[in-house]
Amino acid sequence: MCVGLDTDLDKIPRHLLDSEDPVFEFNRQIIDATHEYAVAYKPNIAFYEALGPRGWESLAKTLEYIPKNIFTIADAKRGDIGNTSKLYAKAFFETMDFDSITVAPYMGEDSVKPFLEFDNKWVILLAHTSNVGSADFQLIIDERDHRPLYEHVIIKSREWATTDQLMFVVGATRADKVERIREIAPENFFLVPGVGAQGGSLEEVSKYGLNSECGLLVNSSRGIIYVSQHENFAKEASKEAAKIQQEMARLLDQYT
Ligand SMILES: O=c1ccn([C@@H]2O[C@H](COP(=O)(O)O)[C@@H](O)[C@H]2O)c(=O)[nH]1
Repeated sequence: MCVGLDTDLDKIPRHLLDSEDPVFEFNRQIIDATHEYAVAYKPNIAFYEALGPRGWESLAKTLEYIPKNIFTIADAKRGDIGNTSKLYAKAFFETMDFDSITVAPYMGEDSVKPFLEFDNKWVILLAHTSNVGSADFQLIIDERDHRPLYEHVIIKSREWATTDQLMFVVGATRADKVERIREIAPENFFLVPGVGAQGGSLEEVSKYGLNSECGLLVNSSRGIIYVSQHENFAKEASKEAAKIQQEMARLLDQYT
């Protein structure tokens, strides 16, 4: 299970606003309360960069605070011409020491490859996303082979990377497509957002997304971190994280 740190000053409990760095204080308490259930944390970079230099500072402190054995994802959805991607990669893999970054594949090979040039770092490529608008481009069918665009993204990008440096984003709201996606990417992990607040089904994605080779990194952000607005918010978040983690353990037993 991955806990999404989409930390929004308008949504965190009011009493934290008195602290010196409310965003970090919120994250600190959430990490303390959930780390025993989490294999990954995913700060969504938008929530930090929107706050300017203070937000970047909160992000850096959060990254430093996450226990070193837990995988970190910069949900930044970057990707640009090669020399620019190279600097995005440097920003998230060197200046900040994230283990992975989400990347948008729209600009193709030279925009993705710079992220793959770092040892022991992962690219998590947007394949079939959880949002409604994903249908606008990702489902366009290529008349030559009748494949939707997102299948091309997966098939082509697998030629650029080994399976231990490439994951795909597959929304939990896309459960009907997971069986097919697993067929074309049998050895890649999937980052699965969209459970909880977006209504995706953990049971359905697990049925087809898990196999004996690899699995799913299921993310929940709002469903865990904003479960309570009270002083004991972290305890409530911990209970929610435990619930999801236990459900995942059950599904892992059932489907592998
Ligand atoms: O397809 C995608 C890709 C990324 N996301 C991000 O994941 C979290 C989901 O948050 P919830 O509160 O659990 O809905 C958020 O940071 C999104 O930007 C996604 O939802 N879908």
